[in-house]
Amino acid sequence: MKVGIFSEKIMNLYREGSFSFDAIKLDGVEDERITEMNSLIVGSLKNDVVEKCAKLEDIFIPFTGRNGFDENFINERGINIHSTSIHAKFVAERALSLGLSLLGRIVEYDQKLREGRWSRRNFDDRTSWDSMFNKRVGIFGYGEIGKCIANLVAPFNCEVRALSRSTKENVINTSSLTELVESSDIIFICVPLTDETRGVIDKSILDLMRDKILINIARGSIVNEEDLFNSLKEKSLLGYGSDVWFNYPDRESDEAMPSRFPIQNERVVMTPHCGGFAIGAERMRYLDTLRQVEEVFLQN
Ligand SMILES: O=C(O)C(=O)CO
Repeated sequence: MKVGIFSEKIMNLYREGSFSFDAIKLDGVEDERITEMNSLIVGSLKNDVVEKCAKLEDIFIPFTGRNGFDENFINERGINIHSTSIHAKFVAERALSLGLSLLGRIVEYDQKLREGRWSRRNFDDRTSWDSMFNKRVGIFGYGEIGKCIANLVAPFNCEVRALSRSTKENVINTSSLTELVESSDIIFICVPLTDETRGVIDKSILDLMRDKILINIARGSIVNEEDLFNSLKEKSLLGYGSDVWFNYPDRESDEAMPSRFPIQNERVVMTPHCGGFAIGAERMRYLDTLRQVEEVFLQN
């Protein structure tokens, strides 16, 4: 089995380890040796590249999301896709911290203090913060991350609801997105981005979120950007916490987001898609991916 690795960091971990399979470092998808590979460790691939790789049997993604691939196209060719969720607890922690910071108005208070304004003097119902305790939590997509969020909010005595393809234990199961949203105070988006989920959080759903908080650690495009923009502008949605984006800057640049997303909105708390990058998490993901390659190699 020939394994192609694009990432220098993963290649270094491969060299440091004692794996049974042979791996080579590829210089990008243009590298002609890619056509000889049976396996690739890669985050995304266009169909024309997959087509070139006639010997490809397995793709290993060093994170969870599979939206960098056309899964139908890949499945039709009998190629297996593997991904890792070993970092789910970190992404869940990021989701919770976005929720806590919106409820607790951390960013707003911090900004006011930096402007020299001690706004605690004016505390009233409008300026005081809300607590996570006893909140009704809705988890849209109850995979590894969703489960971790449910565990993290347990000490807050939250009532947890989930919307998932199958019935889940220890949570209240809901049967539609409408039911989940209507019966929750804070909603966590944890579903993968697919044709089915793209834009599913649209005006009709956001309209049900009056005075509720929405957290997205899955993929930006699960939410309709324009509808979100309007919901925040009309102050319908109480807050949006996001680690994931509609557009991303060029890989190499630190430019601001190429998005009309309301960055200057006090009801928004955001981080630059780093949920899976807690200290040590990247190494964990890469090692788990190499372990998965080894497992497939030993099975063959
Ligand atoms: O694992 C993933 O797909 C992530 O986006 C982590 O944040």
